[in-house]
Amino acid sequence: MAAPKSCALWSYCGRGWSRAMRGGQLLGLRSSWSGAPLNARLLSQEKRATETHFGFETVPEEEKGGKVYQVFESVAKKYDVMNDMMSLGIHRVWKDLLLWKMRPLPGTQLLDVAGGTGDIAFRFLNYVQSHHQNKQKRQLRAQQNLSWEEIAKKYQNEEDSLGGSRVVVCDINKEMLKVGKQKALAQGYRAGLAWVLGDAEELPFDDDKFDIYTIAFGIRNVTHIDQALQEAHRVLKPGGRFLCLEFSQVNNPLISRLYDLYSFQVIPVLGEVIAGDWKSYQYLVESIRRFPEEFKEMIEDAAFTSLTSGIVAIHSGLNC
Ligand SMILES: COc1cc(O)cc(C/C=C(\C)CC/C=C(\C)CC/C=C(\C)CC/C=C(\C)CC/C=C(\C)CC/C=C(\C)CC/C=C(\C)CC/C=C(\C)CC/C=C(\C)CCC=C(C)C)c1O
Ligand SMILES: C[S@@+](CC[C@H](N)C(=O)[O-])C[C@H]1O[C@@H](n2cnc3c(N)ncnc32)[C@H](O)[C@@H]1O
Repeated sequence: MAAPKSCALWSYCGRGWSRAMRGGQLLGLRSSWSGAPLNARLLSQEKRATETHFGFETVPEEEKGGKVYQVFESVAKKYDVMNDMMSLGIHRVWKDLLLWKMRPLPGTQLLDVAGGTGDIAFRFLNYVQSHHQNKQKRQLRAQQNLSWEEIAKKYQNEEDSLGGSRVVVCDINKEMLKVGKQKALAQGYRAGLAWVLGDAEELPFDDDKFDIYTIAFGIRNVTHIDQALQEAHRVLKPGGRFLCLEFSQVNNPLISRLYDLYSFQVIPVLGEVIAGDWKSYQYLVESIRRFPEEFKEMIEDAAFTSLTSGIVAIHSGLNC
């Protein structure tokens, strides 16, 4: 894997780039924060350094990936219906907003990591197709002397209908990808779309391949977020963009109470009733609570846009 490229906007990875963050060295320095004897502090920190969280549970780092895999393997078939039920369709608006913020140009090569059942990819294809068609219509109006055959040919070429844009959906979970592919077939998405099984922490792509990297509601589930950010940086072309849609913190105390009530009292019940899976939906709400503070810190140098009263946020960065 290539060494991280240096860039001011990616400097938040100054801590993230360093694998030492998870090892003893850097934590050794941090041990000066507590009053315990140095050796004991180093030992307990070494131990903590190999542990992580899975929702509210503390688990060895090497176990988190497997547990996350089981969650999405279990919910895959009911994933889309659950999202509509739990959010009353609001997740669709959040995903549309990600596309608005992205505003892909003709020919954009998008990598959607943790892309699951394809919601971001399908929105991308709709967006580039409708923009390309509008452009073609304008061109056709300008070249009114084209024959009907020439006009029909322009509309028939499917690859061309995207203006050279392309999206790769990459996800670690076979079952999520399977549901995504079935949806793509049923909804008629074929051209400009590829499905790749892969880990955000070790992407199966060459350096400098993509114009845009997206990750929607995915980063929270990744064990080594710093490693995933490093990989995003590696596969993005210079000048490429990183966009992350994820749950955030709710600061308003009243909304926060309602939010907690809904999250902990309603979501797992919906999970049990609709998907027959209380635990996976308990993990969802717990992982939201465990996530935001750390991530905000990790991307403190990147641009930050908050949406919907802080329930979700779009984090963006530029690769240079
Ligand atoms: C296993 O892992 C996962 C599984 C998945 O299926 C999905 C994900 C990743 C997530 C997504 C792709 C996004 C879609 C999923 C969600 C939004 C679910 C997560 C839910 C929360 C974080 C809770 C808060 C959700 C929202 C604010 C979204 C909007 C939802 C509503 C407005 C529904 C409210 C429902 C009612 C008013 C009717 C029924 C409610 C009751 C009987 C309970 C009592 C009602 C309340 C306590 C009021 C609820 C108030 C709020 C939620 C606060 C709203 C405040 C504002 C909108 C400002 C994955 O990782
Ligand atoms: C909540 S879903 C989000 C799916 C989709 N992006 C959306 O917005 O609906 C989270 C996805 O992250 C995937 N995932 C979890 N860990 C991953 C990893 N290390 N690498 C790639 N994908 C991962 C899961 O398999 C799952 O499909």
